[in-house]
Amino acid sequence: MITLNNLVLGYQGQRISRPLNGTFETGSLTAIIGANGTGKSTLLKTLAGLLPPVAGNLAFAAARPPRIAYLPQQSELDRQFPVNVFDVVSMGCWPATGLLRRIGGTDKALIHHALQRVGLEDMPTRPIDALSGGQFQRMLFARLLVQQAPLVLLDEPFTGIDRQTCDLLLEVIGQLHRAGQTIIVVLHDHGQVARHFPQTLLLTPEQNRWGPSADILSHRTPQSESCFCFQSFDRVG
Ligand SMILES: Nc1ncnc2c1ncn2[C@@H]1O[C@H](COP(=O)(O)OP(=O)(O)OP(=O)(O)O)[C@@H](O)[C@H]1O
Repeated sequence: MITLNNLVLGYQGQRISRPLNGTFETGSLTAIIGANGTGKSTLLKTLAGLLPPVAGNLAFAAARPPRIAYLPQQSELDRQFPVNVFDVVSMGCWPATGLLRRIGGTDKALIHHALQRVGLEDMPTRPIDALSGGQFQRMLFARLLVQQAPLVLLDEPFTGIDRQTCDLLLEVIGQLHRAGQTIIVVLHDHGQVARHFPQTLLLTPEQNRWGPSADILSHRTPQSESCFCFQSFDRVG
């Protein structure tokens, strides 16, 4: 789906990472882990096309970049916007319907099904500033279900979320994965990564490691670079 070619992350030309090389395969489910400040969110923003690379490039398997669903960290989302749950979830239809087109019956059924899937079927008209943190995140996941984007990027989606909601949203991620979507998630909980994410990319100031989660989490060296899409890196600068 996406290949990173000596991709260096940063802001205004200032590097914050070592060069990254490797491939997120189509249909893969990858966790990005690493200590605070190692560039996990910056990588996601770069993959989403919100930040240009400082050096190197991203190459997409298709001629054009795929439709992308990007969920930033909760703190970056504006909860004061005067819309309700249905409005937000229906935004997931925009790529298909266009911004100014009416939502049709099929779309309404899709939205209703997504709300049911995340347990919000009783509150489509609730204003978003009246949602708890967990309900807000469920709503955003309902929008992901409606959106059906081939590439899904989630930045710490479970921070501050209760266990029950977290388990439900992990199931939704599994559902998106089984539907063939490529999913990349920034996480801090290594137990969650081990249980639910087949692939892991670990960012550290010294080394980037990429491969099956069991190997990366146990600090074993991948035995074959080609099957893990992993390469070693030289220090920048
Ligand atoms: N807008 C910005 N301008 C300049 N530097 C930034 C900006 N945003 C982040 N940085 C810096 O880039 C580096 C990586 O930040 P990033 O948010 O990607 O880290 P992270 O791994 O996601 O951290 P955390 O786990 O704390 O969320 C940090 O040193 C940070 O201070």
